[in-house]
Amino acid sequence: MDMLNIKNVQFAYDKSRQVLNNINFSIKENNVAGFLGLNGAGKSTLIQLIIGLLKLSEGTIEIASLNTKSHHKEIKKMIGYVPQDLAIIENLTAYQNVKFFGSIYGLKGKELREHVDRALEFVQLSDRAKDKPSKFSGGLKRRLNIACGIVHNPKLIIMDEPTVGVDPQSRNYILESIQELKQQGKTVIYVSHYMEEIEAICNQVVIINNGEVLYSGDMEELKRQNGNELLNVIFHEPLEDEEKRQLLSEFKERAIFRSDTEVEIKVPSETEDSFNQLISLKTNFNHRIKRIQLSDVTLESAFLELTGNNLASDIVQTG
Ligand SMILES: Nc1ncnc2c1ncn2[C@@H]1O[C@H](COP(=O)(O)OP(=O)(O)OP(=O)(O)O)[C@@H](O)[C@H]1O
Repeated sequence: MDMLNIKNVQFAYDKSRQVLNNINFSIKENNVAGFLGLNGAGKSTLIQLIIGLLKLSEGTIEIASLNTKSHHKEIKKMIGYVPQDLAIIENLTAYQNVKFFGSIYGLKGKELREHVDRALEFVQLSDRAKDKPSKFSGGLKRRLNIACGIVHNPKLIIMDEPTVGVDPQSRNYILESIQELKQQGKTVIYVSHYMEEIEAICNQVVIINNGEVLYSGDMEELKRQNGNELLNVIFHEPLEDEEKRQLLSEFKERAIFRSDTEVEIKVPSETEDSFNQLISLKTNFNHRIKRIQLSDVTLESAFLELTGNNLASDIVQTG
């Protein structure tokens, strides 16, 4: 069953500019789907339409086959949203924070207490239940934020950049908890700028660029269709200019010199054979080569190929 189904969605904040154009894709139940896109691509707008914070004017959004317009109340209980900006109240204890969010979803009495205990246990904060978040590190606050978002045991959980500014231990913990949510049968939408995180935990990817979906589907398929393998060639000594020219004329723009002694060569998957590239290099530069490494196709190279943009530089530019 599709947990999320989006058909012909268009959206504009004002008449001057369309922010989302004809969005169509679906996410199957019990998948972990990564949303990728540069700043301003339209990810947050799409998420706000899914969770009902923005009003949908054109197209349809269905959650577990229920239309978001006609089944607003049922759908609200099905979705857990973990926002990028922390949605916790500093002068309440961790327990009171999670309880507050549980009560918003209509939980009461014993059921509410059980849900709060379970959510705090899930993020491994049971022993800090009585502490106020003002005493917490950035990573612990993020974990509390997750407990608040999942306290009502939703089927679809949307997490917006949950690992920004957290220590490596909490980051690993958050990534592992997403795998655990999958094991519990949940569907997770994970928005992140960190490609390696998406690559590690997601099986589906949705790439949004300038308000359009460039790709939606299986991650491995995306890498097969658009990824590049990389040959990293390290030379004993710096190459002469003539040798560099020879390499560049052979591999054209697919060769990038990382230094005088190192060149990176893109080998498009499926279209060319990396083995032939190796033979050619060995023939022409054999005595000069110290080492050749072949790295796997990465999500990053597939994203770059598809969008022409590097997501890593997007993070640097925006701090
Ligand atoms: N409330 C708003 N009013 C008008 N325009 C907006 C509003 N919110 C976002 N936009 C514009 O809509 C476009 C999409 O923004 P959105 O925040 O959805 O992108 P994003 O992919 O989530 O980016 P980021 O990764 O920076 O969060 C941008 O051009 C942005 O300036």
